[in-house]
Parts: sequence; C-alpha cells; structure tokens
Amino acid sequence: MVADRDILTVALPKGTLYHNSVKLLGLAGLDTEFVQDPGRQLLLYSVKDAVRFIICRPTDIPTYVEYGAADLGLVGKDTIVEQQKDVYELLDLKFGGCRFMVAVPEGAEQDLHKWNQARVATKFPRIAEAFFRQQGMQMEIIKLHGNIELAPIVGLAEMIVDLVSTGRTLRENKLVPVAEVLNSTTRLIANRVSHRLKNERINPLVEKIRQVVEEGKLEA
Ligand SMILES: Nc1ncnc2c1ncn2[C@@H]1O[C@H](COP(=O)(O)OP(=O)(O)OP(=O)(O)O)[C@@H](O)[C@H]1O
Ligand SMILES: O=P(O)(O)OC[C@H]1O[C@H](OP(=O)(O)OP(=O)(O)O)[C@H](O)[C@@H]1O
Repeated sequence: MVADRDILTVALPKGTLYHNSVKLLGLAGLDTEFVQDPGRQLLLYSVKDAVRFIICRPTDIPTYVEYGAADLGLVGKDTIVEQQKDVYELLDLKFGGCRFMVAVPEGAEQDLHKWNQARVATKFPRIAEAFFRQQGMQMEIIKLHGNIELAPIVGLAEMIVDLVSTGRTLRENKLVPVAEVLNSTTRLIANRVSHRLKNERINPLVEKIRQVVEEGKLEA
C-alpha cells in the first residue's frame, strides 16, 4: 500500500500541449501509455510509478498546483504570467512555443506609440496591461475568452493582444502584428511545499526531464 505522501500528482494540460507533455514524461521514464488516449477520464493512476495524472484546463493548472491538489504541472509560461499564482517554476520544457503580439487591422496605424486610450481585446488582461504600462500607454483592456481576432473586425476594440503561432489566424482576419509582448514555452511547475516534502520523488524526475529536454529528444 502506497501512502498518500508517496504518490506524485501531475497536472497535464488538456489541448494543444497535451500530446507533447505526455510524450516528454514517457521519455523521462514514466509509464504514460494509458494516458495517451484518456477518453473522458480526468484522473488516471499508475500503480507502477505511484503517479496520479490529472487532466486540467491549461488556465486551471497553476491553481491546482498552488493549492497542492497537484504536486507538479505542465503549463505555458503565458498562463503562469497571467495567473500570478504562487508556484515554483522548475524547468523550461522548450515545446509549445508561441509569441504574444499586439495586432491591428490592415490599414490602421502601425506605430503603436501613436495610439493612446485605445481599446485592446485579449484573453490575457494582466499580460496586456503590464505591457502597455511598460510602454507608458494607457489602454482600455477588454477581456474575452476566445476568438479574439473578431473584436477589431466588428468594432469592439481597436487592437488585440493574442497568441500567434503560424500567423494564419491573423492573416485570415486581415490583422497585422505590430509589437511583441511575450515569448512563451511550456514550463514544469511545482507546489512549493511538495517541492520540499517530496523532493526524493521530484528531484530525480526533474533531472530525467531536464536530460530529455537538453538532448532534444522530444522533437526526434
Ligand atoms: N497555436 C497555439 N494555439 C494555442 N495555444 C498554443 C499554441 N501554441 C502553443 N500554445 C500554448 O498552449 C497553451 C494552451 O492552449 P490551448 O488552446 O490548448 O488551451 P485553451 O483552450 O486556450 O485553454 P484555456 O482556456 O484553459 O487556457 C497556450 O496557453 C500556449 O501556451
Ligand atoms: O497563429 P496561428 O497558428 O493561427 O494560431 C493562433 C491562434 O490560435 C489560438 O487560438 P485557439 O485556436 O487556441 O482558440 P481561441 O481563440 O479560442 O483561444 C490563438 O488565440 C489564435 O487565435
């Protein structure tokens, strides 16, 4: 019988980052085959490794980790910065790379500093607010939950701050990027107490993950 304190709970991000998160943990030696296609299950347990996987919305991962419902979590740097939870960032996992950009409609003023008091639509209000504050600009931030590119098209905002990966969504909605706000990759985070109390479980796993990342095995 494994005591609760010996079980490691790892929060996996559902969505874009899921596949590489599972692959990385598998390469680091964990039994992840049963997690690859979890169906609708949200909690999966590996008796062999004494590891529980919980499947969370990416936005919620810092919360699960801060409260200790998960010892470890994998999540984008963007989400960590936005959520401002008290978690310990252990490693840059170097996948899930994306950039946060300010974008305006084609034909609009592209010199950002010529704008002021404009409305900015975003899913990441703290990141956007901090960026414009650093630029000495006062903007009205409008929080949306998705399809941000729609906002300037229908006159809800003059510009957006959103994630750009291939650039296709901007192009297809006639928007042009005008400034970079943040560069994000996936990070491994830990609950601060777990990191101390479960260090015998966490440290060797972190070292194996570090090796996999450094050797670029994930892309292979
Ligand atoms: N092209 C991309 N589109 C979306 N996210 C990406 C992309 N490339 C990398 N990411 C990373 O994946 C993370 C999660 O994105 P995903 O779209 O899977 O979740 P989501 O539906 O936005 O979930 P939530 O609303 O809970 O944050 C982003 O925060 C970002 O760090
Ligand atoms: O540069 P691209 O490769 O086109 O990717 C960028 C798009 O991907 C994300 O949206 P997602 O599909 O996650 O949906 P959302 O707008 O609901 O967040 C992001 O918000 C952009 O809309």
